[in-house]
Amino acid sequence: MVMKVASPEKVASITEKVWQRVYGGINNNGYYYHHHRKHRRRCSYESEDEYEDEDGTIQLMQMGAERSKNVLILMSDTGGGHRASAEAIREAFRIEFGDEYRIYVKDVWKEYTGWPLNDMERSYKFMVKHVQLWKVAFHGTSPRWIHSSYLAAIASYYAKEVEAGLMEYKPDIIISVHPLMQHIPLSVLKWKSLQKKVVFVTVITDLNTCHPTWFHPRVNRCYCPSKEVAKRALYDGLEESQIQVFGLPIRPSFARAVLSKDDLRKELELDPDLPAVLLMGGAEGMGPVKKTAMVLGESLYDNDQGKPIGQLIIICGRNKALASTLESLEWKIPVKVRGFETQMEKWMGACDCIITKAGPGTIAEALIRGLPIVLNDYIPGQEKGNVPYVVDNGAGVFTRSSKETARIVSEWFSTKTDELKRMSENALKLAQPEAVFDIVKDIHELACQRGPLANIPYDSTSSLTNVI
Ligand SMILES: CCCCCCCC/C=C\CCCCCCCC(=O)OC[C@H](CO)OC(=O)CCCCCCCCCCCCCCC
Ligand SMILES: O=c1ccn([C@@H]2O[C@H](COP(=O)(O)OP(=O)(O)O[C@H]3O[C@H](CO)[C@H](O)[C@H](O)[C@H]3O)[C@@H](O)[C@H]2O)c(=O)[nH]1
Repeated sequence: MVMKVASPEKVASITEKVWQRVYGGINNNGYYYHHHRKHRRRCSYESEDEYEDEDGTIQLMQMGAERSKNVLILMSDTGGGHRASAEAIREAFRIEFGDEYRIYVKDVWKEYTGWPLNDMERSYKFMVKHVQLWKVAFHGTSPRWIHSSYLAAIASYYAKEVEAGLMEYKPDIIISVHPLMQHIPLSVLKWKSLQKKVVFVTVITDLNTCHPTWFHPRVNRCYCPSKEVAKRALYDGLEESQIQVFGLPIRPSFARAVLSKDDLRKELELDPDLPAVLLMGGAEGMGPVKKTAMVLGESLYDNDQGKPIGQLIIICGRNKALASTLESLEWKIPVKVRGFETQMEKWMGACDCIITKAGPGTIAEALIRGLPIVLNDYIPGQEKGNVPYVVDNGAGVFTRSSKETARIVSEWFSTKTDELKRMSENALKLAQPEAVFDIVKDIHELACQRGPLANIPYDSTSSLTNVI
């Protein structure tokens, strides 16, 4: 589409009018662009919305209809899984729809509100370190009347702050990838009479035993990563029409990775021939990583032959203390200790199996790479159900014993290579690399159904305090 060039004065006034139409006269970003259509999935309504003016009618209409839609993804760094899924969705939108959508990944609680919402990362870290405390908090807050009333109270206390946080991004679509980010934003949208205009969807990032706060009856869509989660959603009162099961959204680089294991090993400076095991504990490097590494360091060394039978890669995530402790140790086998890695698909692609706590993101990524999994820990509550998900589907085993873990991996690398291969095949059968694309395409459909330019009244004068 080529736009006719008018005189600068004319362009300014035209732009102003379009923005007036879209956003009640406010162009926050001074956004005005010349769109080159590379991605062909724009909503079919775009040529139906005519804007009359004495000159350049068609040009105006196209410019208005093709303005980027704003997508606000709500997440929190309570663990790494929510951010990883948010980034995956952002990337899939970019690949599928180019600049049709502008994506903001935000922790609105942290940026705009106060305690306890702005401190969830620290609270979560503290609670999962003291697992009994997390167990009580998780199960104690499961009944709907408990979490709903508490979240409703927080919603009214922080109404203005949340409103400001949401409205800053003028969202056409809000995507929550966090269990505690349904109730408060949906209350704010209701108070602002925006519920029919803004598409609100939840993308659940737990594979099985997720917390009921994920399920809110007023969402337009609830994307469940598995049938088990969909069943819970139905049980908790969502309609079938609200539920879609595509899988857990994983960064597109996992689905699209093309490098061979040999090339990856070269690039990552690993031994080209020795079987490799990846050891990790989520983005925070949680679980029995150090103990397991030390036992593996012994068991992957063949004392009779005086040589290693495998190599070990340890990804410590943000746990710097763990990384420096492991780096200071002496090893009999080739060991690579890494901190937070941004290209997990490469490390997984270079290995033959993985040892990890039962984090859903790590599990889903390992399945895509066909890595048999040793689960060596899980967080009570949301991660408990991930164990049967992996084990019952024949994609891995569960043991909390570091000795047992080391024995299993040593056997996989020596006498039980057939078992390793079978589990790898089962892992690939469970993998859902396309889930993230299915999710963004479905959200796009929902947005299209809302019709052309929702005319969302994001004006600076209306305020929640006038509405409540
Ligand atoms: C007193 C009843 C409170 C129930 C209200 C629940 C909503 C709480 C909202 C804000 C509290 C902030 C606390 C931060 C926890 C961060 C949790 C998180 O993000 O986890 C992510 C994880 C996943 O990554 O969240 C979940 O899987 C489910 C979230 C469960 C919510 C637990 C809330 C704990 C509240 C502690 C109060 C103690 C209650 C004692 C029992 C009667
Ligand atoms: O160096 C690293 C280490 C980890 N990761 C990534 O971080 C994510 C970790 O996510 P997990 O879901 O495996 O585990 P977390 O503990 O970090 O995730 C938290 O969020 C999850 C929601 O998705 C679950 O609720 C989980 O229980 C909770 O602890 C994965 O994508 C992993 O590839 C990196 O990118 N680089």
